[in-house]
Amino acid sequence: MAFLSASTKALISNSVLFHHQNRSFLPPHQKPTQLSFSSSSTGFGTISIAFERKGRPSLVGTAAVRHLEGSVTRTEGLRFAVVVARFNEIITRPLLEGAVATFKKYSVKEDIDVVWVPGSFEIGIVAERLGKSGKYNAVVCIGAVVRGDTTHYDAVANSAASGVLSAGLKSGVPCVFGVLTCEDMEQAINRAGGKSGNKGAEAALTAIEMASLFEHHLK
Ligand SMILES: Nc1c(NC[C@H](O)[C@H](O)[C@H](O)CO)[nH]c(=O)[nH]c1=O
Ligand SMILES: CC(=O)[C@@H](O)COP(=O)(O)O
Repeated sequence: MAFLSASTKALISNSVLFHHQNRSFLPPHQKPTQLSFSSSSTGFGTISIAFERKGRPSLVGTAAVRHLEGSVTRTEGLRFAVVVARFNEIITRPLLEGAVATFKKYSVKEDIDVVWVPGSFEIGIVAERLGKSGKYNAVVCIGAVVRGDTTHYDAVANSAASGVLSAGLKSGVPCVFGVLTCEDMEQAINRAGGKSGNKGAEAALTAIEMASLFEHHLK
């Protein structure tokens, strides 16, 4: 089906030229030089108006918009690693279990490598090494930083976050931040399978989506 009839196209062309001559909706310094009409099999289409701007032709019109996003249902062949801190293992182990359960729930078939480090401060450098290995589509980083009596909490929490961010940027592989930073142990317990969910499971789902986005759309 034709997007527009010949008479309608003529009407639009005359209208655009009329408005330009009367300085209405077209800026004075832009002279429309060409109208083009395109249509798709579904009957939709676009009207594009080419302007002459200071002697340089420019095409202004309706541009298509393409949305890209990863899919959590396209996990075939995707490979994941998990870096987990041993510090506060009473929290990090259920976080890890939540992540692994999520990978299985979403049909990740490839073996998952779990790398243990002493504390959250050590996560970043290991995540970067795993990312640069070329073996994984995404790396999940799991830790639990719980405030104590000193300002050490701030140093560890900030270092963990910047370390994971840096690992992703330097390796080009998505490194997902699954490190709890909590004021007290109750907050941590609630986020490791308690009433606030399991942040390890959430991190794994983020890793699946990011791995799919990179693998299926950004190569
Ligand atoms: N207090 C916590 C730590 N501290 C240890 C550091 O992460 C690091 O291992 C040490 O400073 C040696 O470099 N780690 C956590 O993961 N959580 C904490 O609450
Ligand atoms: C996050 C920490 O490093 C913290 O658990 C250490 O406790 P403290 O500040 O009492 O030494």
